Amino acid sequence: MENGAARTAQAVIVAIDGPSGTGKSSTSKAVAAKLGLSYLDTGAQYRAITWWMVSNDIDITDPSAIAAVAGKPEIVSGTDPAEPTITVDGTDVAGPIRTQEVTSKVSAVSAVPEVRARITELQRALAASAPAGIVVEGRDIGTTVLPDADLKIFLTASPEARAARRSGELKGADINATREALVKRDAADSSRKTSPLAKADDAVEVDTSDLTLQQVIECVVTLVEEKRAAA
Ligand SMILES: Nc1ncnc2c1ncn2[C@@H]1O[C@H](COP(=O)(O)OP(=O)(O)O)[C@@H](O)[C@H]1O
Ligand SMILES: Nc1ccn([C@H]2C[C@H](O)[C@@H](COP(=O)(O)OP(=O)(O)O)O2)c(=O)n1
Repeated sequence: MENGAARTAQAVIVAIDGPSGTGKSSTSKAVAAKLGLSYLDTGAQYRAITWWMVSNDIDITDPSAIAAVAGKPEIVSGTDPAEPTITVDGTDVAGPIRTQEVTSKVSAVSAVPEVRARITELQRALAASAPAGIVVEGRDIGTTVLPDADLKIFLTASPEARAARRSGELKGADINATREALVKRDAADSSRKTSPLAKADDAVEVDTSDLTLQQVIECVVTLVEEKRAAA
């Protein structure tokens, strides 16, 4: 990968992929904060473009309608792990992108190749300009967005563990319904044609089902430090 002018010699690129509820966001944010790296939640970008499509009454069952307007919204991500931000055309959408409506529609919108091309370009630009390096989390970071990342992690966990974590966040949510929705979204994200959710051949797989968040963070920090020491 080409380093941007602002990069230091030790800039490190970490890709963290995996299905929903495996701990990508919590782990990535903590690892980035601990190591002084930038942080990018790529799921938030796909949620943001989905929010814009819904807000503008675009028919999300029609991929050509989505493709026709995919270049319109301006999506800006703030990459400080202590305070990640996301705006669409200058509006803070951190709250609205987490609604059930956006969650249920994001897989359809993010399967459209024109959407992926647009968002991938933003992701690569942010990674290239991060001064000390960046932790980027998503579904296709190690396989497609940053195939030359210094370290690739693929987080997994049982559907039961993931549903329990998610329904803990969504107060009062039924655990079986949460599990079903997760499994359905994973299937859609894994089976789409353009850069599906997948483990890169050279990614380190970490099953987080029986690990605490702290243990996962420590594991990833150690892997980054080992990479840096070997460089
Ligand atoms: N190893 C873990 N053990 C228990 N809870 C966890 C673990 N990792 C993450 N969590 C919790 O699970 C929820 C989902 O984690 P998150 O990082 O948002 O996952 P993802 O980004 O993969 O969807 C959060 O409430 C988080 O605190
Ligand atoms: N690199 C990425 C990241 C997310 N997506 C899509 C597919 C995911 O279901 C949605 C939402 O991702 P997000 O990471 O916010 O999902 P959860 O935190 O797991 O609920 O975005 C993607 O297609 N590619």
